[in-house]
Amino acid sequence: MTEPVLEAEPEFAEAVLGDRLDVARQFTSNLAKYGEELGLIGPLELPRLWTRHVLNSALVAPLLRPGVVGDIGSGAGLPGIVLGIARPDVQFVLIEPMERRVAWLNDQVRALGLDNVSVVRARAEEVLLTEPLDQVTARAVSAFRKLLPLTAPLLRDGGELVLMKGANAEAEIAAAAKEIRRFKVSNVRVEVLGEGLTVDTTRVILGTVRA
Ligand SMILES: C[S@@+](CC[C@H](N)C(=O)[O-])C[C@H]1O[C@@H](n2cnc3c(N)ncnc32)[C@H](O)[C@@H]1O
Repeated sequence: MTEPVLEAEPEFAEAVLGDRLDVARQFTSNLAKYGEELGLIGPLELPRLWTRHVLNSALVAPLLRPGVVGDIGSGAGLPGIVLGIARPDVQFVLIEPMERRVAWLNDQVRALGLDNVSVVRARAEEVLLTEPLDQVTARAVSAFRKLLPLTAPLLRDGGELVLMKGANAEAEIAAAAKEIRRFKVSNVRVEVLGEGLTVDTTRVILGTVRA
């Protein structure tokens, strides 16, 4: 097994994870140990799990507010498990359809003692939640235009999209004009996170959804 580097960007890691840093390192080690065999992560990702995946996911932690946050298509736990670690004051519902990934996520919730995280096996368009979400996150799931019908209906009136994107975020917004109107999303904007860090830069699409 290639050991992940867990020491990069110590100041940012400390600032965003604080006393939860060791839990995040434990999650990264678990992912390095089992992620490839479980088909969660490619072999090339192993050495850069910490910066490219775990700290990259942690970039959005400061954008979350106390309340209920849904993470759509959590896969290996990115960003859902990482955010659950970084923000114990927020409740998280991880929504993932694939059985093997759901089993992994539930194992990690138990192993890391994440009382604030629950996992639901479902496709986002079919999930039944007990309450509407305050915010919704997603990373590497689909283009904004396709992601809107999966995420916006799960939010309460005034709830917020926090969608992690790459360099094409602005173009994805332009391509989603029809869906933005249909789902009554206002104040759509991009926030660039991670500049100046070795953590991959992320563009986050933010927007408020009206019922
Ligand atoms: C490319 S992976 C990304 C996983 C993780 N978010 C990450 O950043 O590594 C996409 C994930 O979205 C899930 N997914 C695909 N369609 C979905 C849907 N309709 N609702 C919820 N999850 C979905 C897949 O099962 C998969 O785990």
